[in-house]
Amino acid sequence: MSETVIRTRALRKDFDIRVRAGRLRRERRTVNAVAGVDLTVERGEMIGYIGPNGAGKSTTLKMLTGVLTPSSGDVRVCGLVPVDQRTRLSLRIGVVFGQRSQLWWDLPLRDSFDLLRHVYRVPPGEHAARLRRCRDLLDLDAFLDTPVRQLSLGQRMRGELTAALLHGPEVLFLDEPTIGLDVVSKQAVREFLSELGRVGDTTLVLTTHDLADIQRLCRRLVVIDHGRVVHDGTIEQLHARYGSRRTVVVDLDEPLAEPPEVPGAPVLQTEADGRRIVYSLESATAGDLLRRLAGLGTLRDIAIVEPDIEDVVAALYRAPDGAPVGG
Ligand SMILES: Nc1ncnc2c1ncn2[C@@H]1O[C@H](COP(=O)(O)OP(=O)(O)OP(=O)(O)O)[C@@H](O)[C@H]1O
Repeated sequence: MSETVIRTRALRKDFDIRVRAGRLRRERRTVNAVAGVDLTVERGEMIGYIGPNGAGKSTTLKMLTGVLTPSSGDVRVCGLVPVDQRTRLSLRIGVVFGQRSQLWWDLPLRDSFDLLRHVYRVPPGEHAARLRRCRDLLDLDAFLDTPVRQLSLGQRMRGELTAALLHGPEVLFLDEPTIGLDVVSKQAVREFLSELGRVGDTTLVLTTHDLADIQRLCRRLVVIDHGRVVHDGTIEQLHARYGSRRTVVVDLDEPLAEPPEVPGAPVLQTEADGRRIVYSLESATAGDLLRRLAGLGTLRDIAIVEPDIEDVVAALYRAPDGAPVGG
């Protein structure tokens, strides 16, 4: 049976700021950073929370974790009101915010983990088992005895993830966990999180600008723009909603006078001096296209290309508030 672990209703955060209005004058202005977000997340879900710069992602996460008080609306995480019950909540959630560290800068990583065991009062057996798992999956052993300030960004991030998980949180909030990481660390972090997803008892809220993270890890994608949710559903639903099409790239040995017409699959472009034709699969299937092209003596190769999530999301960010884009 599903169980709701995060629930927000009409959640808002407004910031009053002062902006220059002329050489000496300053004006007060209100920024609606989060402008009425309704979000329900069930236990074990892994959601990607994405949006362009300044969309309100970090502000939402800060309200969910009790760092910021909402201007209005309701928020509950694990049944608790984050700001009012922040200490109790901290035992049940794990947080990795790129800019902020929970490790002790001058201590070896191993000592930070040990201190966290005391902070969270984790029984030694449980702590050891979780640490063992993180050491194996995140390859920590080579730098466990290195002071945190000497770690590379990728090593530190693997340490931060471990630190966030040692008390066995029910919900993990990750703000840009792979930003700036080298390929190996990025892969280690993604594999680790996807393993966490397979086990299925940790709920994950992930904000990132790297859509490959989302594609690897999250079935559900919540897109926020100007403080409002503009999409909440699977990646496939996003493609369907915005009319993303698969394309078929056809390579020929010799160019044809005219690209063959295929009903339901318009030609998007021809390339390589007419030796490559790119079709868009609208109402036609890949099978229809193959049958139509099979008799061509000059056919060399065919590749089906899935729609690119980057393209849809870029179009979504460019669209005026919540307006449909494309197809
Ligand atoms: N403490 C603050 N005081 C005033 N304005 C703020 C404050 N924090 C955030 N904002 C504003 O609120 C809006 C949302 O910011 P937020 O950091 O939540 O966006 P974001 O989606 O996390 O962006 P990014 O992808 O750049 O991290 C922005 O316009 C930002 O300038």
